[in-house]
Amino acid sequence: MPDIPPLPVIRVSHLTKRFGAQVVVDDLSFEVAAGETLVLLGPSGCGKTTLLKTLNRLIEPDGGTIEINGRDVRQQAPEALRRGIGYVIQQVGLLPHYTVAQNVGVVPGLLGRPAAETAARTIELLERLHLPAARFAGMLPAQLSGGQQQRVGLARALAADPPVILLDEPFGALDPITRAAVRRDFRELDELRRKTVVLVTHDVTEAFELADRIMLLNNGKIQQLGPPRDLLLQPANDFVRRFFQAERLALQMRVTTLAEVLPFVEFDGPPAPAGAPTLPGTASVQAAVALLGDTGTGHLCIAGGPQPLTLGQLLAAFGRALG
Ligand SMILES: Nc1ncnc2c1ncn2[C@@H]1O[C@H](COP(=O)(O)OP(=O)(O)OP(=O)(O)O)[C@@H](O)[C@H]1O
Repeated sequence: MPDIPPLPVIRVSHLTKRFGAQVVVDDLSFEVAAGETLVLLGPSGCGKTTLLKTLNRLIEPDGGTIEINGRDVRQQAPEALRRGIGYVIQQVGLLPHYTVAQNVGVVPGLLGRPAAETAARTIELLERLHLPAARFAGMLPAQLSGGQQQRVGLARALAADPPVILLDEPFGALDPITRAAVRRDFRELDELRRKTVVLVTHDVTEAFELADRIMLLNNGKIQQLGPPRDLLLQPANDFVRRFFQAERLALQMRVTTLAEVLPFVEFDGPPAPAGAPTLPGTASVQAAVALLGDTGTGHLCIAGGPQPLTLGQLLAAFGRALG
């Protein structure tokens, strides 16, 4: 039976926003499918945040329509609309005099959810975001590190289990190591896979790591909209090509699978020790390089491959696969 494409949860049509004479969002039309993560990417000032804020009516557009779950957002009161959409921003915006648990419980409280249900959900979310409730639930935001505050911000956005989540540079204020850790926790949250997510970033690696599709914007216009691999390998124009140029090799490693490099591996040298970890052919070259660096095993197997290979053999094969 053919796959039935999921219905769009967000449908944007001819959206336009001007600030004075400047057209910041320029006649954009696109859809986001249920369960999809769409990343809005582009240079500073290209209109990413403005576009995101029109989706929950923090900014009112000058033209066009936005439907969420089939309803025009203008038919809903902004406050009611926002209670049904999770929203995470770089500055986190936790209420300073509320504890962590009270901050996470704000939206479920406004929605009239039973207190016991909210308390249980809060504990569950905090635990899953590596903030043990016994230690963190009673703390105030000022007592937390930036990474911990950002995790509370994510828990707060997820607390009422909204089907749509908007995130504006959610990891932007963090140092690179904390940023990678919070991003990993974010990626591994099961329930986010079921949600429709729109995320703003100007970090290319982040976009490739998280996106099902990337919308690359410039001057309020879509330059290309598609899976990360397509933007890298089939750029629609020179802007798209140039945008990824500086990080091309690292991005190629992310979009190239082990199955694609396997035919180019030259298995030679001494026999490999037993017990090397195995990765599926669908894993990326980048994942394999990270694993070889992490474990220090020196070798790994590609499922279906004849024998384990080294980092050197993998990189040489990757080079040959790129031609
Ligand atoms: N309230 C406002 N009044 C006037 N101009 C604005 C306003 N908000 C945004 N702009 C302008 O609109 C343009 C797009 O801003 P926006 O914040 O959407 O960009 P962005 O792509 O998110 O940028 P960044 O990555 O730097 O956050 C910028 O030129 C900005 O100066």
